[in-house]
Amino acid sequence: MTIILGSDHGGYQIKQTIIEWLVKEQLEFRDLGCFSAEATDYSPIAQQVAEVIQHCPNSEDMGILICGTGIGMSIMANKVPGIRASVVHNTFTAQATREHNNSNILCLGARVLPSDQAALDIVKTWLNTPFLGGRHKQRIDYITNYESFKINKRGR
Ligand SMILES: O=C(CO)[C@H](O)[C@H](O)[C@H](O)COP(=O)(O)O
Repeated sequence: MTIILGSDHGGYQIKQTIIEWLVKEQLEFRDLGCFSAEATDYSPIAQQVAEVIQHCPNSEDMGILICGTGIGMSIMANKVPGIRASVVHNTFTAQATREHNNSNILCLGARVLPSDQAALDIVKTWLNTPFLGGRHKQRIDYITNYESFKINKRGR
């Protein structure tokens, strides 16, 4: 598994903290920017990270996107078919979105989280929680079928 990272200026500092932790843990990652705290748009960065996750072999890579709220990043990333990007503010929702939604991109809000440590706790929980499958799979399959036009707008 490779962790694909992206942020805008609002999330730059937390991205650097996450990178320091990934290096310490010897986890494989790619940083797609931004590369300074200078103002930059979140949308192309979210698109690039989401497209890498979309095309990764065996769907095994995971993305982490950080902006001021996590919301802009998630809106863009979720436009890319196959992406289930989740804005997460605590470890409970980090665990739930892996177990229930098989989330493949974690979106964090640097202006929402109380500390860098809170962000790290969320990242660790999210990376270490497996998808439960079962009843949750049929719900995700519905979304995947919608994306690929296998069902119409009324879900038939
Ligand atoms: O997209 C966002 C909100 O949904 C992010 O929080 C951005 O980081 C934010 O909009 C950037 O705002 P700024 O005033 O340009 O720093």
